[in-house]
Amino acid sequence: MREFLELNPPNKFWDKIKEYLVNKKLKIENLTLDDSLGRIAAEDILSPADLPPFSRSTVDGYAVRAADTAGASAAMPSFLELIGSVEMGEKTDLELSEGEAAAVPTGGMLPKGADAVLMIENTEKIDNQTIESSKSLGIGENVVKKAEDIAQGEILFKKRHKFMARDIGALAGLGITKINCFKKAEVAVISTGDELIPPEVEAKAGQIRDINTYTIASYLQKIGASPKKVGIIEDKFESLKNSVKNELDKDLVLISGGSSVGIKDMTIEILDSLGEPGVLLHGLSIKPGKPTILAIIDQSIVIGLPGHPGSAWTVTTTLVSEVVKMLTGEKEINELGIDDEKYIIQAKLSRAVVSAKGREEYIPVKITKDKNGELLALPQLGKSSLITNLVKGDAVLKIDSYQEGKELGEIVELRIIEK
Ligand SMILES: Nc1nc2c(c(=O)[nH]1)N[C@H]1C(S)=C(S)[C@@H](COP(=O)(O)OP(=O)(O)OC[C@H]3O[C@@H](n4cnc5c(N)ncnc54)[C@H](O)[C@@H]3O)O[C@H]1N2
Ligand code: MOO
Repeated sequence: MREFLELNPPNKFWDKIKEYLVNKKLKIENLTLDDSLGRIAAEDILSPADLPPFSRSTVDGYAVRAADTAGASAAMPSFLELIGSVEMGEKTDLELSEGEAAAVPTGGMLPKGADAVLMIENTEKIDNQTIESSKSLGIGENVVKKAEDIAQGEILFKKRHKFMARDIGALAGLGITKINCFKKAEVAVISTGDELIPPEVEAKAGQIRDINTYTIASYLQKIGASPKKVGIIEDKFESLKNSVKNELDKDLVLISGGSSVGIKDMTIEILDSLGEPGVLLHGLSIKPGKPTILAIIDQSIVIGLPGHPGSAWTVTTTLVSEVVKMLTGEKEINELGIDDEKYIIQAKLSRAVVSAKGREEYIPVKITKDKNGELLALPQLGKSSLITNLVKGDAVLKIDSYQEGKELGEIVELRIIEK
């Protein structure tokens, strides 16, 4: 009988995969604004212009020289001479001298000499040439200065930035309509197991519908990869071997199931038979996710995920996600395996949790509020074969391998399950 798998610390996984990823060249494509949401900048993006390109009013009112309103109040207003109006969307040639004002709409260009804008509510129009101000303004009040948003040549986005909805607006505002982004990583998802059937098929006794293809491919899509659902491959050496071989042109191949030590678990043999160096690691000290496999076949990465849906999910969201982020350009190689999660929630544990020392454990938790409005974390304890534990969870509690658990009422740090 083959020896039972080793429990390697996740660092070993990172050390092994980095050796290969160091030579990986990422492809770049030029995208339109409409296609850039969620994509990763392949270079620094500098502002091609000043934004705004001219100083503008942020209110409807009168452009003034702040000094001319000094000391003004409702009881002691200051008088200003109206010399004209600024038209929206047009250049103004007006120029203010001491004691002068010009009507300006919200967003209108400030005339030369003006350094503040009086809101219409703080003024009284005496006649067509005169207004009074009941407010004393500071320099810059109600004004957005030329280049205050961003100046020409300043870095707007750094290489590896992931474009959010607000970023697309910033690009549009600067007239940047084509962007060099990294190509999406192509990832093949293979499910193995003779018990598996596609979701649309009526299950006979002993059969189970394929969950992992769907959770994994959907998650990959969410984190910016381009997944290919290969489907269910029968537990036969040649079938599985051919399926993996067909996908070796992808950046990454994921195989769910067949990673443990059962009689049919021949994934290891298949991966070793496909090319060099073959399997680099089998077994990780994480829970769930123990029987994970890492293989490199010529230039391709293959990761074998444990079949239990909770286990496949945990390995996908903790390790595979990082590899995908590297292949999609979001992360640099030296950032792999380093915990840099920014969005951490703190909540009080609703019950004690016991964890085996020596294995890093990931537990889904539901987040609610207690009667005082404080966040409460309800661990969804149970077997990694249950998909609804994940469905009920909002976040994940990670228990480090040196810890034996967490106490009831302890304030714990949680990561959002899906962002
Ligand atoms: N003697 C031992 N048995 C097992 C061990 C062990 O250490 N010694 N480890 C257990 C752990 S932990 C895990 S995790 C599983 C991993 O097994 P495999 O990766 O070989 O996966 P399978 O045996 O193919 O499947 C396990 C389980 O998951 C179901 N499954 C598989 N694929 C899917 C899918 N796409 N959708 C839904 N469900 C799926 C499958 O029906 C099995 O029930 O091994 C333990 N055994
Ligand atoms: O490691 Mo298994 O992946 O505990 O369920």
